[in-house]
Amino acid sequence: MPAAHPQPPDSSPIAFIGGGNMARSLVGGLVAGGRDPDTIHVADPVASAREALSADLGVRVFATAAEAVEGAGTWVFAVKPQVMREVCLGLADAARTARPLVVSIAAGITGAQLERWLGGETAVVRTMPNTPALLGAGVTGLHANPRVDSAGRAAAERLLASAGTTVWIEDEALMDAVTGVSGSGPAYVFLLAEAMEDAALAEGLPPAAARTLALQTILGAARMLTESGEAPAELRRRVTSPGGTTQAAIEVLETGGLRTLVAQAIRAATRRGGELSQAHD
Ligand SMILES: NC(=O)C1=CN([C@@H]2O[C@H](COP(=O)(O)OP(=O)(O)OC[C@H]3O[C@@H](n4cnc5c(N)ncnc54)[C@H](O)[C@@H]3O)[C@@H](O)[C@H]2O)C=CC1
Ligand SMILES: O=C(O)[C@@H]1CCC=N1
Repeated sequence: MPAAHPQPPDSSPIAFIGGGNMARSLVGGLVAGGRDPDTIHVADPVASAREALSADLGVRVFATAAEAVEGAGTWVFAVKPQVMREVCLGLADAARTARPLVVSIAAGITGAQLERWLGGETAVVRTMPNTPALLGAGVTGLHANPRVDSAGRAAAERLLASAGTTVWIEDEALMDAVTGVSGSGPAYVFLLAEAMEDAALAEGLPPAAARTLALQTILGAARMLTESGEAPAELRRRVTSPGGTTQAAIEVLETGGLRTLVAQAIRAATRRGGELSQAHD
């Protein structure tokens, strides 16, 4: 069993490597939660991204990752899987000296890959957040490698909790499935919204009404799912009067194979996670 590294105190700066969409959501959550923006460093090579982060959130921005990680005890890797290897290799010397807590949000990339690229013996928490993090309504799966001590797990959990709910996943092999369910999941709901709106238009509803009816239905149903304490199947049963309109619709969805299609979609996303890991090793 590898030795756990003592993890940095919470007051130590956090460095984000990559200042794109997801990093902005996480940084926004930290600042909204009261973290001093001066203790948040963000590296991004794109000047406009740096300017927006600095102007909107007041964090310290840097053109290079090497500058951003200086003095930071937690390094959050928020770049695309395609560039992760190169970015990590560039920070390996600094990582060997600083022994940071590494948090990754990249799809597919494994803890072992990150540890190897960063020079070995690295405490890594691999996570998978999702875009509702922007509203503090996200959900994140987290997996810690054995080098992460309890303080490191707590620090990673606090970091992601600012974006919403957190769920620890003990078997890293399941992190690609987390990606398939919740990482990519918001897009499935957005597609459902598009389809419902299109169908409403096809039935002759005016555009503004079609959008409001589709979107507020999804919002109301999501609130019932999360606030009622009832199982999804029970909530569905209560809408479905025998021989009524809902039954007619559900029969079409079931006969058309909606459940199989959703399972196949999540399987495809899960498989793609593994492919990303292999393609960018
Ligand atoms: N978009 C999503 O719904 C989710 C994305 N993710 C993961 O988050 C990661 C980032 O995704 P997004 O924020 O959507 O992408 P994005 O493209 O918005 O952000 C990536 C940022 O990294 C910057 N970057 C590129 N090379 C860099 C370097 N050498 N050093 C520092 N920064 C560099 C880019 O300029 C860009 O601003 C990906 O690995 C993705 O798998 C995870 C969960 C959900
Ligand atoms: O599509 C992707 O690869 C990323 C990871 C999860 C959501 N977006």
